[in-house]
Amino acid sequence: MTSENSTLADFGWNNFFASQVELGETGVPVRVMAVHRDRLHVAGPAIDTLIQPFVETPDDEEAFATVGDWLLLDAQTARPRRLLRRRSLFKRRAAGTGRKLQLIAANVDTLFIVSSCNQDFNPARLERFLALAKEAEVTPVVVLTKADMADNAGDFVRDAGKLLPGLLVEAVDARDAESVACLTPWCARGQTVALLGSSGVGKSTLVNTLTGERLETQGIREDDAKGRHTTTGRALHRLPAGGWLMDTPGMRELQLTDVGSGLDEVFADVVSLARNCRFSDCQHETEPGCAIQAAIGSGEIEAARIKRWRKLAAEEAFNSESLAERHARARAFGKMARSAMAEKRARRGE
Ligand SMILES: Nc1nc2c(ncn2[C@@H]2O[C@H](COP(=O)(O)OP(=O)(O)OP(=O)(O)O)[C@@H](O)[C@H]2O)c(=O)[nH]1
Ligand SMILES: [Zn+2]
Repeated sequence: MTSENSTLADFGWNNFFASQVELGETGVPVRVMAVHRDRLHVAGPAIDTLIQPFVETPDDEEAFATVGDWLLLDAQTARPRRLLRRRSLFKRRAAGTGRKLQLIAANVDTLFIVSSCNQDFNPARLERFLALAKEAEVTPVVVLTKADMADNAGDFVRDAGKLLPGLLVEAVDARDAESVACLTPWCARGQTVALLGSSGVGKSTLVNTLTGERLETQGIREDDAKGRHTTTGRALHRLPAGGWLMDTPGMRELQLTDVGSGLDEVFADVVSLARNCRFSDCQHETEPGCAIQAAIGSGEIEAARIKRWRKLAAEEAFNSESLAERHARARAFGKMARSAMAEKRARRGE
């Protein structure tokens, strides 16, 4: 989109970014539309081009420009000068691979967490996605599809709403533009949205209805180092309501890793209860003075919610552990098992 009439605000620019530009600082703000292997696709009101990748400080894993980022370009050379501070960031560490950080998407405003008004609806899964949104500092909105096929869509909306105080929930028929119109406030001018949800819930259907087109056809061609052509799509898609839809493979594959503080936010009620347990290492099972067991007993909190919290917290701890840490733990376990075997043999007089 390089129409002369577009403004920075059309690309998502606002006071948060404007306030980072020093008085008298020259530089052309551009937004990163896509990251290719050795090029960044950037765009702004009067520019739409490929530039060299940008790294501010190579040893800072978060200093690489990613999709959605704002860069200031040198007006003469069009080289990136500075990466502006992000409003939100989705990132992940590929589990067990030396903990290398991958930046997935920056400056997303709203995350549509998609589930359906049917057996796909699963509080534990929604809580997992909510933790991801909180960790990235993005506002979550739960979108429940297939409302047209359920006669109790209201029950699903109510149950989803209970997962987090103030959580916004919308039930839609993802195929119907009129029904999906309730999502327009988050798709308006300057807004950037992303979608997450399990397979078959209607993400593609929703994307097609929101954009009014089929996205697969928007690929662009890029020369790679060997002179061959690879087809790579842009990750930010313009929405008719004026906003942007962030659609990258990385976004679609996001898993629960490094969301420790996000989980604490989603389960703030549980975390604050646990502070009142008598023992700081309370496992909330049979210990005396366990505030969580007391709250379950008094009906203040659902036992099922505690069960989901423990499971997610354990999973997060496992996923966030590096390969080296995992090996160290396995070695320690092996050592313990071997010495136990040796002891056993000694007792038997072998
Ligand atoms: N009746 C009805 N059908 C829907 C709705 N949303 C999606 N569907 C149908 O559900 C099926 C799956 O939808 P998709 O959009 O492919 O789901 P997805 O989440 O993109 O799935 P993956 O590509 O596997 O991640 C399709 O046949 C859709 O037409 C809805 O709100 N109402
Ligand atoms: Zn306890």
